[in-house]
Amino acid sequence: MTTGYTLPRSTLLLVDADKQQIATLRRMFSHEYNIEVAQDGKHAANSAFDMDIDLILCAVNSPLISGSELCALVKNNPITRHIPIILLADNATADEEQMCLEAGAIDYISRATLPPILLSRVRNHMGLVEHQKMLEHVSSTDGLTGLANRMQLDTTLNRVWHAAIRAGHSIGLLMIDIDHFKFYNDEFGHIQGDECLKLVASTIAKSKYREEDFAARYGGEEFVLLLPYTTLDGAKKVAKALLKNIRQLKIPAPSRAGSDRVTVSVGVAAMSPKFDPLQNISPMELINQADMQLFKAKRAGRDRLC
Ligand SMILES: Nc1nc2c(ncn2[C@@H]2O[C@H](COP(=O)(O)OP(=O)(O)OP(=O)(O)O)[C@@H](O)[C@H]2O)c(=O)[nH]1
Repeated sequence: MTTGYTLPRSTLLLVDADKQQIATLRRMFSHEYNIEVAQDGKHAANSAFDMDIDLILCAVNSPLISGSELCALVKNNPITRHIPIILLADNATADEEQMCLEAGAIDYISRATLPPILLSRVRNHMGLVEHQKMLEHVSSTDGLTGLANRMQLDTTLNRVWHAAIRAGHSIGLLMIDIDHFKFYNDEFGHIQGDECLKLVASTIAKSKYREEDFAARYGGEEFVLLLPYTTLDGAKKVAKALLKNIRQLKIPAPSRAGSDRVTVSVGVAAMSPKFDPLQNISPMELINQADMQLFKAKRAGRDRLC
Protein backbone atom coordinates (compact mmCIF):
# COMPACT_ATOMS: atom_id res chain seq x y z
CA MET A 1 0.00 0.00 0.00
CA THR A 2 1.52 3.39 -0.96
CA THR A 3 0.28 6.06 1.42
CA GLY A 4 3.49 8.03 1.98
CA TYR A 5 3.24 7.02 5.62
CA THR A 6 5.93 4.85 7.19
CA LEU A 7 4.85 2.58 10.02
CA PRO A 8 7.05 2.70 13.11
CA ARG A 9 9.25 -0.40 13.57
CA SER A 10 7.19 -3.30 14.89
CA THR A 11 7.78 -4.82 18.31
CA LEU A 12 8.23 -8.53 19.00
CA LEU A 13 7.85 -9.84 22.56
CA LEU A 14 10.02 -12.89 23.26
CA VAL A 15 8.91 -15.08 26.18
CA ASP A 16 11.28 -17.73 27.47
CA ALA A 17 12.85 -18.58 30.85
CA ASP A 18 15.97 -19.85 29.09
CA LYS A 19 18.37 -16.93 28.66
CA GLN A 20 20.32 -18.70 25.94
CA GLN A 21 17.17 -19.26 23.88
CA ILE A 22 16.28 -15.59 24.32
CA ALA A 23 19.76 -14.58 23.14
CA THR A 24 19.42 -16.79 20.04
CA LEU A 25 15.97 -15.41 19.19
CA ARG A 26 17.12 -11.85 19.83
CA ARG A 27 20.02 -12.31 17.40
CA MET A 28 17.61 -13.68 14.84
CA PHE A 29 15.02 -10.90 15.00
CA SER A 30 16.61 -7.73 16.40
CA HIS A 31 17.72 -6.38 13.01
CA GLU A 32 14.07 -6.33 11.86
CA TYR A 33 12.02 -5.60 14.96
CA ASN A 34 12.19 -3.89 18.34
CA ILE A 35 12.60 -6.66 20.90
CA GLU A 36 10.98 -6.88 24.33
CA VAL A 37 11.64 -9.81 26.64
CA ALA A 38 9.62 -11.53 29.38
CA GLN A 39 10.85 -14.52 31.39
CA ASP A 40 7.43 -16.04 31.94
CA GLY A 41 3.83 -15.91 30.74
CA LYS A 42 2.68 -13.75 33.65
CA HIS A 43 5.15 -10.96 32.86
CA ALA A 44 4.39 -11.41 29.17
CA ALA A 45 0.67 -10.77 29.80
CA ASN A 46 1.56 -7.60 31.73
CA SER A 47 3.90 -6.40 28.97
CA ALA A 48 1.23 -7.06 26.34
CA PHE A 49 -1.14 -4.88 28.37
CA ASP A 50 1.31 -2.04 29.14
CA MET A 51 3.39 -1.81 25.97
CA ASP A 52 2.82 -1.53 22.25
CA ILE A 53 3.45 -5.19 21.38
CA ASP A 54 2.75 -6.36 17.81
CA LEU A 55 3.50 -10.08 18.05
CA ILE A 56 4.39 -12.54 20.83
CA LEU A 57 6.78 -15.47 20.37
CA CYS A 58 6.48 -17.63 23.48
CA ALA A 59 7.90 -20.97 24.67
CA VAL A 60 5.01 -23.40 25.22
CA ASN A 61 6.44 -24.44 28.58
CA SER A 62 7.06 -20.99 29.99
CA PRO A 63 6.94 -20.99 33.81
CA LEU A 64 4.06 -19.62 36.00
CA ILE A 65 1.69 -19.44 33.05
CA SER A 66 2.10 -21.85 30.15
CA GLY A 67 1.98 -20.71 26.52
CA SER A 68 -1.61 -21.87 26.06
CA GLU A 69 -2.68 -20.19 29.31
CA LEU A 70 -1.01 -16.99 28.09
CA CYS A 71 -3.12 -17.26 24.91
CA ALA A 72 -6.31 -17.47 26.97
CA LEU A 73 -5.24 -14.50 29.10
CA VAL A 74 -4.27 -12.30 26.17
CA LYS A 75 -7.27 -13.27 24.05
CA ASN A 76 -9.78 -12.64 26.87
CA ASN A 77 -8.56 -9.08 27.43
CA PRO A 78 -10.12 -6.54 25.02
CA ILE A 79 -6.94 -4.40 25.19
CA THR A 80 -4.63 -7.24 24.10
CA ARG A 81 -6.81 -9.68 22.16
CA HIS A 82 -5.61 -8.44 18.77
CA ILE A 83 -1.98 -9.47 19.46
CA PRO A 84 -1.07 -12.72 17.64
CA ILE A 85 0.83 -15.32 19.65
CA ILE A 86 3.20 -17.89 18.15
CA LEU A 87 4.08 -20.78 20.47
CA LEU A 88 7.46 -22.51 20.31
CA ALA A 89 7.38 -26.18 21.39
CA ASP A 90 10.38 -28.12 22.74
CA ASN A 91 8.70 -31.50 22.15
CA ALA A 92 5.99 -30.80 19.63
CA THR A 93 3.03 -33.17 19.64
CA ALA A 94 -0.21 -33.11 17.64
CA ASP A 95 -2.28 -33.00 20.87
CA GLU A 96 -0.38 -30.01 22.23
CA GLU A 97 -0.55 -28.27 18.88
CA GLN A 98 -4.33 -28.69 18.78
CA MET A 99 -4.66 -27.42 22.38
CA CYS A 100 -2.52 -24.34 21.66
CA LEU A 101 -4.35 -23.46 18.44
CA GLU A 102 -7.71 -23.89 20.20
CA ALA A 103 -6.48 -21.57 22.97
CA GLY A 104 -5.98 -18.88 20.32
CA ALA A 105 -2.34 -19.22 19.20
CA ILE A 106 -1.89 -18.06 15.60
CA ASP A 107 0.84 -20.67 15.03
CA TYR A 108 2.64 -23.54 16.77
CA ILE A 109 6.23 -24.17 15.75
CA SER A 110 8.66 -26.86 16.85
CA ARG A 111 11.91 -25.61 18.36
CA ALA A 112 13.63 -28.02 15.95
CA THR A 113 12.44 -25.94 12.99
CA LEU A 114 15.33 -24.52 10.99
CA PRO A 115 16.05 -20.86 11.81
CA PRO A 116 15.32 -19.59 8.25
CA ILE A 117 11.87 -21.26 8.42
CA LEU A 118 11.14 -19.80 11.86
CA LEU A 119 12.25 -16.39 10.56
CA SER A 120 9.95 -16.65 7.54
CA ARG A 121 6.96 -17.72 9.60
CA VAL A 122 7.41 -14.85 12.07
CA ARG A 123 7.88 -12.46 9.13
CA ASN A 124 4.67 -13.67 7.49
CA HIS A 125 2.65 -13.16 10.66
CA MET A 126 4.24 -9.76 11.32
CA GLY A 127 3.51 -8.80 7.71
CA LEU A 128 -0.20 -9.33 8.33
CA VAL A 129 -0.03 -7.28 11.53
CA GLU A 130 1.70 -4.44 9.67
CA HIS A 131 -0.84 -4.54 6.84
CA GLN A 132 -3.65 -4.33 9.40
CA LYS A 133 -1.95 -1.38 11.12
CA MET A 134 -1.57 0.41 7.80
CA LEU A 135 -5.29 -0.09 7.04
CA GLU A 136 -6.16 1.28 10.48
CA HIS A 137 -3.93 4.29 9.89
CA VAL A 138 -5.44 5.02 6.48
CA SER A 139 -9.02 4.69 7.73
CA SER A 140 -8.46 7.02 10.67
CA THR A 141 -6.33 9.74 9.03
CA ASP A 142 -7.19 12.63 6.75
CA GLY A 143 -5.28 12.03 3.52
CA LEU A 144 -4.55 15.69 2.75
CA THR A 145 -3.40 17.06 6.10
CA GLY A 146 -2.28 13.92 7.96
CA LEU A 147 -4.43 14.92 10.94
CA ALA A 148 -6.93 12.50 12.49
CA ASN A 149 -10.16 12.31 10.51
CA ARG A 150 -13.73 12.70 11.74
CA MET A 151 -14.07 8.98 12.56
CA GLN A 152 -11.00 9.01 14.81
CA LEU A 153 -12.20 12.26 16.41
CA ASP A 154 -15.54 10.63 17.29
CA THR A 155 -13.78 7.61 18.85
CA THR A 156 -11.32 9.78 20.79
CA LEU A 157 -13.96 12.25 21.97
CA ASN A 158 -16.07 9.36 23.24
CA ARG A 159 -13.12 7.91 25.16
CA VAL A 160 -12.08 11.30 26.59
CA TRP A 161 -15.72 12.06 27.50
CA HIS A 162 -16.12 8.86 29.54
CA ALA A 163 -12.73 9.31 31.19
CA ALA A 164 -13.78 12.86 32.18
CA ILE A 165 -17.04 11.54 33.70
CA ARG A 166 -15.05 9.06 35.79
CA ALA A 167 -12.41 11.57 36.88
CA GLY A 168 -14.71 14.62 37.20
CA HIS A 169 -12.59 16.66 34.76
CA SER A 170 -13.52 19.36 32.30
CA ILE A 171 -12.94 18.95 28.54
CA GLY A 172 -12.22 21.90 26.25
CA LEU A 173 -12.87 21.92 22.52
CA LEU A 174 -11.97 24.41 19.80
CA MET A 175 -13.85 24.45 16.50
CA ILE A 176 -11.59 26.21 14.00
CA ASP A 177 -12.59 27.45 10.54
CA ILE A 178 -10.45 29.22 7.94
CA ASP A 179 -11.95 32.61 7.06
CA HIS A 180 -13.19 33.26 3.52
CA PHE A 181 -11.63 30.09 2.23
CA LYS A 182 -13.95 30.04 -0.75
CA PHE A 183 -12.40 33.36 -1.87
CA TYR A 184 -8.94 31.80 -1.35
CA ASN A 185 -9.74 28.90 -3.66
CA ASP A 186 -11.40 31.21 -6.18
CA GLU A 187 -8.39 33.53 -6.34
CA PHE A 188 -5.44 31.13 -5.99
CA GLY A 189 -6.90 27.82 -7.17
CA HIS A 190 -7.63 24.52 -5.39
CA ILE A 191 -4.05 23.23 -5.41
CA GLN A 192 -2.80 26.27 -3.52
CA GLY A 193 -5.94 25.97 -1.38
CA ASP A 194 -4.80 22.48 -0.43
CA GLU A 195 -1.33 23.81 0.49
CA CYS A 196 -2.96 26.45 2.69
CA LEU A 197 -5.07 23.75 4.40
CA LYS A 198 -1.93 21.68 5.08
CA LEU A 199 -0.09 24.64 6.59
CA VAL A 200 -3.02 25.62 8.81
CA ALA A 201 -3.46 21.96 9.86
CA SER A 202 0.20 21.59 10.87
CA THR A 203 0.01 24.86 12.81
CA ILE A 204 -3.07 23.60 14.66
CA ALA A 205 -1.21 20.38 15.49
CA LYS A 206 1.76 22.43 16.75
CA SER A 207 -0.55 24.60 18.88
CA LYS A 208 -1.34 21.63 21.16
CA TYR A 209 -0.36 22.41 24.75
CA ARG A 210 -0.24 18.91 26.09
CA GLU A 211 0.55 15.44 24.82
CA GLU A 212 -3.12 14.41 25.23
CA ASP A 213 -4.45 17.32 23.14
CA PHE A 214 -5.86 15.98 19.92
CA ALA A 215 -6.13 17.72 16.53
CA ALA A 216 -8.49 16.55 13.78
CA ARG A 217 -9.83 17.72 10.45
CA TYR A 218 -13.57 17.97 10.97
CA GLY A 219 -14.30 18.40 7.27
CA GLY A 220 -13.55 20.90 4.46
CA GLU A 221 -11.75 23.89 5.99
CA GLU A 222 -12.93 23.12 9.53
CA PHE A 223 -10.73 21.62 12.27
CA VAL A 224 -11.13 20.56 15.89
CA LEU A 225 -8.64 20.78 18.73
CA LEU A 226 -9.79 18.59 21.61
CA LEU A 227 -8.31 19.51 24.99
CA PRO A 228 -8.81 16.89 27.71
CA TYR A 229 -8.49 18.09 31.36
CA THR A 230 -9.05 21.69 30.26
CA THR A 231 -11.40 24.38 31.59
CA LEU A 232 -12.98 27.14 29.53
CA ASP A 233 -10.23 29.57 30.61
CA GLY A 234 -7.52 27.12 29.56
CA ALA A 235 -9.25 26.48 26.23
CA LYS A 236 -9.45 30.25 25.56
CA LYS A 237 -5.71 30.56 26.16
CA VAL A 238 -5.01 27.82 23.62
CA ALA A 239 -7.40 29.50 21.15
CA LYS A 240 -5.65 32.88 21.55
CA ALA A 241 -2.25 31.32 20.95
CA LEU A 242 -3.61 29.52 17.90
CA LEU A 243 -5.05 32.71 16.38
CA LYS A 244 -1.63 34.29 16.82
CA ASN A 245 0.22 31.31 15.35
CA ILE A 246 -1.99 31.37 12.25
CA ARG A 247 -1.53 35.13 11.78
CA GLN A 248 2.23 34.66 12.09
CA LEU A 249 2.18 32.30 9.11
CA LYS A 250 1.51 35.41 7.00
CA ILE A 251 -0.18 33.41 4.24
CA PRO A 252 -1.30 36.08 1.73
CA ALA A 253 -5.11 36.38 1.85
CA PRO A 254 -7.38 36.75 -1.19
CA SER A 255 -8.19 40.36 -2.01
CA ARG A 256 -11.87 40.01 -1.14
CA ALA A 257 -11.06 38.77 2.40
CA GLY A 258 -10.42 42.27 3.76
CA SER A 259 -7.21 41.18 5.52
CA ASP A 260 -3.58 41.00 4.42
CA ARG A 261 -3.16 37.41 5.62
CA VAL A 262 -5.15 34.22 6.08
CA THR A 263 -6.93 34.07 9.44
CA VAL A 264 -9.17 31.62 11.28
CA SER A 265 -12.20 31.96 13.53
CA VAL A 266 -12.46 29.81 16.65
CA GLY A 267 -15.48 28.65 18.64
CA VAL A 268 -14.49 27.66 22.17
CA ALA A 269 -16.47 25.41 24.51
CA ALA A 270 -15.77 23.44 27.67
CA MET A 271 -17.87 21.00 29.68
CA SER A 272 -17.55 18.81 32.76
CA PRO A 273 -19.57 15.80 31.64
CA LYS A 274 -21.56 13.98 34.31
CA PHE A 275 -23.33 10.66 34.25
CA ASP A 276 -27.04 11.51 34.20
CA PRO A 277 -29.36 8.81 32.83
CA LEU A 278 -32.26 11.32 32.69
CA GLN A 279 -30.50 13.93 30.56
CA ASN A 280 -28.18 11.64 28.60
CA ILE A 281 -25.95 14.45 27.29
CA SER A 282 -23.70 13.12 24.54
CA PRO A 283 -20.20 14.28 23.48
CA MET A 284 -21.85 15.84 20.42
CA GLU A 285 -23.16 18.54 22.78
CA LEU A 286 -19.59 19.82 23.24
CA ILE A 287 -19.12 19.99 19.47
CA ASN A 288 -22.49 21.75 19.04
CA GLN A 289 -21.59 24.36 21.65
CA ALA A 290 -18.22 25.07 20.03
CA ASP A 291 -19.95 25.23 16.64
CA MET A 292 -22.43 27.83 17.93
CA GLN A 293 -19.53 29.91 19.27
CA LEU A 294 -17.76 29.60 15.92
CA PHE A 295 -20.86 30.94 14.19
CA LYS A 296 -20.80 33.93 16.58
CA ALA A 297 -17.09 34.54 15.88
CA LYS A 298 -17.81 34.58 12.15
CA ARG A 299 -20.72 36.98 12.58
CA ALA A 300 -18.65 39.27 14.82
CA GLY A 301 -16.10 39.82 12.03
CA ARG A 302 -13.84 36.68 11.89
CA ASP A 303 -10.15 36.38 12.99
CA ARG A 304 -11.26 35.99 16.61
CA LEU A 305 -12.46 33.54 19.22
CA CYS A 306 -15.87 33.39 20.88
N1 LIG B 1 -8.69 23.47 -1.79
C1 LIG B 1 -9.61 22.87 -1.01
N2 LIG B 1 -10.73 23.51 -0.73
C2 LIG B 1 -11.64 22.92 0.07
C3 LIG B 1 -11.43 21.63 0.61
N3 LIG B 1 -12.50 21.30 1.36
C4 LIG B 1 -13.35 22.33 1.31
N4 LIG B 1 -12.85 23.34 0.52
C5 LIG B 1 -13.44 24.63 0.16
O1 LIG B 1 -13.63 25.45 1.29
C6 LIG B 1 -14.60 26.45 0.96
C7 LIG B 1 -15.47 26.73 2.14
O2 LIG B 1 -16.30 27.78 1.81
P1 LIG B 1 -17.44 28.33 2.74
O3 LIG B 1 -18.08 27.20 3.50
O4 LIG B 1 -18.35 29.17 1.89
O5 LIG B 1 -16.73 29.21 3.83
P2 LIG B 1 -15.68 30.40 3.70
O6 LIG B 1 -15.53 30.88 2.30
O7 LIG B 1 -14.42 29.96 4.37
O8 LIG B 1 -16.37 31.54 4.52
P3 LIG B 1 -16.47 31.72 6.09
O9 LIG B 1 -16.32 30.36 6.70
O10 LIG B 1 -17.80 32.30 6.32
O11 LIG B 1 -15.36 32.63 6.48
C8 LIG B 1 -15.36 25.93 -0.25
O12 LIG B 1 -15.03 26.70 -1.38
C9 LIG B 1 -14.82 24.50 -0.44
O13 LIG B 1 -14.74 24.13 -1.80
C10 LIG B 1 -10.21 20.95 0.26
O14 LIG B 1 -9.91 19.82 0.68
N5 LIG B 1 -9.33 21.61 -0.54
